[in-house]
Amino acid sequence: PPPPNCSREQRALIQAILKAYERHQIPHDVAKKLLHDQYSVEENFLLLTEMATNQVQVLVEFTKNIPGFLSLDHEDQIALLKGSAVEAMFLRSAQVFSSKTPAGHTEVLEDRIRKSGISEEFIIPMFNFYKSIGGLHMNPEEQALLTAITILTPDRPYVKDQSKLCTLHHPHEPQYFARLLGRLTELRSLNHYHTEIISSWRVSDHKFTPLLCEIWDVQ
Ligand SMILES: O=C(NC1CCCCC1)[C@H]([C@@H]1CCCCO1)n1c(-c2ccc(Cl)cc2)nc2cc(F)c(Cl)cc21
Repeated sequence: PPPPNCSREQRALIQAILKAYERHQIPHDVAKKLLHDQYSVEENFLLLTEMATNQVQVLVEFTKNIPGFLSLDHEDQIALLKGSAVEAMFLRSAQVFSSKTPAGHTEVLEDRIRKSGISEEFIIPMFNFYKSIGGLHMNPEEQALLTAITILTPDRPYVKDQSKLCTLHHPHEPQYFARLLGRLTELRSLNHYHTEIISSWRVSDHKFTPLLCEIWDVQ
């Protein structure tokens, strides 16, 4: 339930963003696949590019349902999506990683991802981020909100008002919303690594879908 001191339009905004987010969830099958089988680095790279391609399409649908987004200048809409797609992918990966899997599965998942072909130097910052996102124990509204903030410029006035939502779910932590936004700084650093992570993947041939070439600035 949205906090009492939320205005009617803020409540509607939270519900709209949550509904959009839940309608466009990526199925957790990537975690199941990874837990089920040990893949080669080639298969892992293919899995990543397939999942990332799917996620970009899902992200576009989610973004179109964020109230007000479609009334933005079209160039801006593209720029916002292009600028946030990599971060949204890492954020989604962090949320999948920290979603409740049976005990012990997280270790298996972490181990499989560590050996998936990613260069060693990127494993630490990536898992630091995954664990810091997990430590926030975000509920679906907060996950949807953080994804929407990642896509939209975070300093829009109405997004700040949404901090009331976090106050309700984390009453003992007045700084919770600031912590949430702090994760965006960590997310931007992963964005910086992304091109290197992809190009240094231990596969002989890095193949991408046309959509990823567009979004990831590769090939
Ligand atoms: O497919 C992945 N993520 C998708 C992307 C779209 C949204 C849903 C999640 C990747 C692949 C899976 C095969 C092995 C290598 O990691 N992945 C990454 C990751 C993402 C960016 C780069 Cl550049 C490297 C690795 N972190 C993950 C954490 C996880 F818990 C799980 Cl299940 C998968 C994760």
